[in-house]
Amino acid sequence: MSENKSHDNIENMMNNLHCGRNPQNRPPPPLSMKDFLMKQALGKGAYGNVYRVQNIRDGKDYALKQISIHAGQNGVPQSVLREISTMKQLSRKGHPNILNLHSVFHQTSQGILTVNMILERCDWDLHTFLKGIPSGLPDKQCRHLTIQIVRALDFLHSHGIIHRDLKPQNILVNRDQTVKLADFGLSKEYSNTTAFTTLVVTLWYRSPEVILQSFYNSAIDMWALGCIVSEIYNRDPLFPGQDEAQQLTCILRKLGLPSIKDWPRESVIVRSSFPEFTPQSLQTRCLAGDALNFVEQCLRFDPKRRISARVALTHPYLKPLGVMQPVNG
Ligand SMILES: Nc1ncnc2c1ncn2[C@@H]1O[C@H](COP(=O)(O)OP(=O)(O)OP(=O)(O)O)[C@@H](O)[C@H]1O
Ligand SMILES: [Mg+2]
Repeated sequence: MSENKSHDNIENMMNNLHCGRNPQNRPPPPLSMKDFLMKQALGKGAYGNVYRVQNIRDGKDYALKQISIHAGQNGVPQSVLREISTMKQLSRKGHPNILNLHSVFHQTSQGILTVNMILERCDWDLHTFLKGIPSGLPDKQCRHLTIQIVRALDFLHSHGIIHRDLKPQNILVNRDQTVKLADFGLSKEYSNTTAFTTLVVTLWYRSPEVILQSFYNSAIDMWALGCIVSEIYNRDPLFPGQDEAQQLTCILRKLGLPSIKDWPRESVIVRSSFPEFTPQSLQTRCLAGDALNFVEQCLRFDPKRRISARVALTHPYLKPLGVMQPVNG
């Protein structure tokens, strides 16, 4: 499939998509930037600038993700099309832990096509949230964050979607402690037998099978989850590699060199190029007990032996919690 589509195609696909239900059963008038008051910037990513906006029609706050595509780029990047179509699909089904896309519209000016995604607004991303708290989070709160991420992943995986870019910056958190999974720019539909070899997932959260360019499936999101849960407890990234080669060494130094049978057969790097690293315990002052066991099950080198989101929901670490108090900030 070609990596880009023409501006004309994308115009048909997304212009004034309304994902929410319309009570009168007739389409609301088209939205444009005139309907929004721009407030402060919320974040910046590889593709999009995200702003807090107020919709003049309903008076409510939203997040606006703006993606600008220059005429010279020869069409709309695949990641943008993917993000819109995945979010459209997910918003129709609706899940409490997946960011809702309210509408999409675009404008063209001086050869630049700007795609505007109107999203549910959240208070922080997990990276900013963790940086902003003075000391470690209580175990109950860590579990409450984790269970919501797992529910979102289970929902995605059961609909045949892999997120592929799970990282703290793409997990949004609200004051009432609800979690919303965001940024579906790299998400991809899959069938169990499909193999993808493109490089995906931000380096620190990238699974060994992706680094080794082997076949991969939804288990790559569970690897990223293991790294993230460890980071929630320790407030430091678990595998902070500087480049791809170092990333794998960083993983092997901590987890040890896996057995021959766990090393992917299709790997571009042979197992014998690494020394016999001895595994180190992942236990720390903050990460122990059920939480440690949970992280270990997410970080199994062989994706077939890694815990799935469905099974993770039954792990003792994620047994239901009582009512949570809102966080200050
Ligand atoms: N709905 C939202 N509410 C609050 N903040 C948000 C929202 N959406 C995004 N952000 C902030 O903006 C940042 C960038 O958003 P997003 O990840 O969607 O952009 P991106 O360009 O796809 O990023 P990436 O660099 O991961 O590809 C997020 O990390 C977060 O801090
Ligand atoms: Mg992002």
